[in-house]
Amino acid sequence: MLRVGINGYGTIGKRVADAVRKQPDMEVQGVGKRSPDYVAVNADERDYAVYAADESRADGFREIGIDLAGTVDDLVAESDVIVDATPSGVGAENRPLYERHETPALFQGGEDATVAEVSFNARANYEEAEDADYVRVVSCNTTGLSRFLAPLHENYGVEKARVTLVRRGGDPDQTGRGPINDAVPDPVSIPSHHGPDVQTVFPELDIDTVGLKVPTTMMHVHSVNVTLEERPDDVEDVTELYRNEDRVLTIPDYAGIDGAGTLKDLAQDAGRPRGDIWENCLWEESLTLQGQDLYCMQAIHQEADVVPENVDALRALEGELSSAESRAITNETLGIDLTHLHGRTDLTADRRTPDESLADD
Ligand SMILES: NC(=O)C1=CN([C@@H]2O[C@H](COP(=O)(O)OP(=O)(O)OC[C@H]3O[C@@H](n4cnc5c(N)ncnc54)[C@H](O)[C@@H]3O)[C@@H](O)[C@H]2O)C=CC1
Ligand SMILES: O=C(OP(=O)(O)O)[C@H](O)COP(=O)(O)O
Repeated sequence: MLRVGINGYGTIGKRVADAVRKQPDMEVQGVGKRSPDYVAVNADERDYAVYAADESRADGFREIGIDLAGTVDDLVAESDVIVDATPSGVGAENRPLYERHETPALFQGGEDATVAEVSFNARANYEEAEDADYVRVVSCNTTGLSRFLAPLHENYGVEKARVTLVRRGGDPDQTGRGPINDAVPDPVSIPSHHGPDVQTVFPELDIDTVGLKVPTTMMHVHSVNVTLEERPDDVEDVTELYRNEDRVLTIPDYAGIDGAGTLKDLAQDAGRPRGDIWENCLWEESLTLQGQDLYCMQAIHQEADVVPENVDALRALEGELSSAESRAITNETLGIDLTHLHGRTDLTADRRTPDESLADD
């Protein structure tokens, strides 16, 4: 059993802890927590061993009845590998601690790429992490773009990708973030950091990205335009390509899923923990071919999509299973399978024009 320590038990860390706990080949050694707050109580209630960020904070945990397992220093010493899910920039500060204990570590996408030897996406470059000690799981948007671009790149070649990212203002627990009544260029500079970040996974890929922030906490939405090197025969071929991707939920036209709200409702109805959507959500109706150009829209649940990627990155570091093997285990244990949406209809019927349907009747 791989003993996994999770340092930083916030939006990403708590989800990664729950996902690791579901794996047959891993266990959670414990979670590193800085503040003795409701999230710490939640970790304790879930029977995770809690380690305080440092000794000076220990009394605060004891005062709320949390029997600490030690400090983060102890957690790093007692774990085979650390998932660092601390806020952006703190991971880089923590790296010397992991090095001191010779404990390999995963970092998150808020860190600069230089924090690790490899920037990781399970679908695109799993094998590159096999000889690494330090791996960065790329950010939610970069994960979503990597999953989207990998099959296109392999099947048709990507001449140029252009993406507008409509970014959620903050996560649901980030009460102080906005905007609350605005649409804000974010970042103001063009290209946004996402394009260069995608290139840490696909070094040769030509991609430009721009971002703006809007008042929602639910999901990011990408408006994508890709100029392909080779034109697909039909847009149906592209739709089929994505229907066969394990972490892309293609949304059939009949389903009435018209935005992030209905996607969240779908996830909650499916009994997903915290209403999490681990897949890219790609609207089939938006897939459009014009000459060599493919257009589409996809939604990315920022709190969730990197979670299975962290699990796979842990296995990639171990170097014992292939990407396909690891993803299959992760998908099954987490329940990444909303394909029932497609079992309900003749998929080809979806895309017929009303005239064609009438002719059949
Ligand atoms: N929230 C999101 O939408 C996504 C975040 N990420 C990345 O994941 C990383 C973590 O982000 P979140 O989970 O959103 O942050 P968060 O703020 O929700 O959680 C961070 C946790 O680390 C703890 N912490 C703060 N300082 C610490 C320190 N010095 N030592 C140990 N723990 C400390 C905080 O108390 C909190 O529990 C960042 O790199 C972020 O860019 C990646 C994908 C999506
Ligand atoms: O990884 C994320 O976004 P990103 O892909 O835009 O960097 C997360 O949604 C965190 O975004 P934030 O930096 O606005 O908190």
